[in-house]
Amino acid sequence: MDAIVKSFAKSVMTADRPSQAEAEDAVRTLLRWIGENPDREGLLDTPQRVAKAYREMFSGYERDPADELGRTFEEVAGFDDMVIERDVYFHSHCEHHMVPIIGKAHIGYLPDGRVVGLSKLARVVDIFAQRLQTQEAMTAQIASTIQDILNPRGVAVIVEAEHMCMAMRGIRKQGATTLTSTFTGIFKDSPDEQARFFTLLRAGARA
Ligand SMILES: Nc1nc2c(ncn2[C@@H]2O[C@H](COP(=O)(O)OP(=O)(O)OP(=O)(O)O)[C@@H](O)[C@H]2O)c(=O)[nH]1
Ligand SMILES: [Zn+2]
Repeated sequence: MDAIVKSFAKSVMTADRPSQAEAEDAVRTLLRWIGENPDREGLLDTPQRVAKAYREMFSGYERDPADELGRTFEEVAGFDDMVIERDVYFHSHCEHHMVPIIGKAHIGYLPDGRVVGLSKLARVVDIFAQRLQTQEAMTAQIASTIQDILNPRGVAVIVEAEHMCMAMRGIRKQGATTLTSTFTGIFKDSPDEQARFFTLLRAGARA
């Protein structure tokens, strides 16, 4: 595993991580700051719920994507062609505003002697999605993790997402989607393989 992947691995939960009580206090502060009364009945349990929701939505910091790709299978029945996992839906949060990014990833790889359980590719997407992200970084992290851990002949990742920070606030453009792509190995070097990836993606596309 090279340095770039190590830096994406399980992030360090240091001893100075705030306690849940401190996190709940911070939520109370935000409630007061937006003009709410955190002591009114409907909001009494909200700080605790928000802390719990954050723990779940940002659980990607506590998980190492390398663990998910550790278990591989020898090629099945001589299959060594392209594998594509399409429409892997995810929810993430942008690192600029901490509001949702909603989208889907398409992942392709060309095995080199080993294949990975299909669910593991989706797990890698989720681990990175459950951190604060930019779409570009997330796309690159998914591709380089699969490339470095599984060591296939190449990886292709396309991410298509809507950023709520562009829809709910600011420029307020509903429905604008952002597309990002990254290619490694043979997908980067061979326009034919890259084209075949796009053709297969389209061929399987649902109406
Ligand atoms: N490149 C990139 N930009 C993003 C992503 N998510 C959000 N942004 C953008 O990050 C930028 C932050 O710009 P700033 O000017 O610092 O913040 P802001 O005043 O809130 O910007 P506005 O959204 O334009 O109101 C905005 O243009 C967002 O659209 C992402 O995944 N990738
Ligand atoms: Zn944003």
